Amino acid sequence: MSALPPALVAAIERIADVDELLVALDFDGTLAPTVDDPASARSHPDAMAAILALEDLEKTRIALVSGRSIGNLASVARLPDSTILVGSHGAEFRFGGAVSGPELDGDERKMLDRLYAAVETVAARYPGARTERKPAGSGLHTRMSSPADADAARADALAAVAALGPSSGITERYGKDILEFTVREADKGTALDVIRHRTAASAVLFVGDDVTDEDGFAVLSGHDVGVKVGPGETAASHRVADPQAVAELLALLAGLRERKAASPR
Ligand SMILES: O=P(O)(O)OC[C@H]1O[C@H](O[C@H]2O[C@H](CO)[C@@H](O)[C@H](O)[C@H]2O)[C@H](O)[C@@H](O)[C@@H]1O
Repeated sequence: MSALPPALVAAIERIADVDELLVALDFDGTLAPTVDDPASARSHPDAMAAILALEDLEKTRIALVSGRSIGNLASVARLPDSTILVGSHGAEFRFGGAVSGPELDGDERKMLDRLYAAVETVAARYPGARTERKPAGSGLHTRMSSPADADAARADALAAVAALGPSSGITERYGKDILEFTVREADKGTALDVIRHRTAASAVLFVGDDVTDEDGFAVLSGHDVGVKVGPGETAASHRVADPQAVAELLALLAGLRERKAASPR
């Protein structure tokens, strides 16, 4: 029996029938179960199989929309060049294998170097804290820190970044056990608009688990379907429990879309 809510199954049946479909998926916590080491995250095998089946279909495009850099995302997601990748929350894109963004100017590059140094200096002070360099920013991971150390590391990092000056242009965003800083602001909502336009999608299915995915849910409308993974407030119309349920949802969609391709009206 399906673990998917009946209203979601009905929404998937409807969206499977649109002409040009864009399936936009967050990676960590959505396709890939959360793990302590970001480099070892992998898509649920059933989700991977469904994505590859969808990739084979005409009028169906798959996009991963992630906070990871494109290079990092490509190495963990291991999908074909035909898969659209959005990295750094929308500061980078990969279409047809060609990567664009973030194309920083000289001042931004200098500030990025200062940002890397500031966040890495802070991380070195706290057990379990680690950093992730991105093309336009730096992430402070605290999953492996005690709650007290995580709180202190975040406060310390916010102060260190504030000390880079009010005109640094740096903004921050929170995710699951990560505080990120960037010299080039981007968000998944703007990114979804870009790929919707680029693929001439009739409708978008967007699935995500984190607060950063709410920007994506906020731009959905019309025949689009938004699915939140796990607990927490959301603007999405549907919810599933975990990446296992996401895999089931994608398998359902792939089967319906294959049937539509085999017997077009
Ligand atoms: O937008 P996403 O694809 O969900 O990326 C968000 C962040 O994901 C990664 O960190 C998160 O997942 C790790 C692996 O499960 C976990 O260890 C970490 O605690 C999470 O924050 C990635 O490393 C970040 O760069 C992304 O921004």
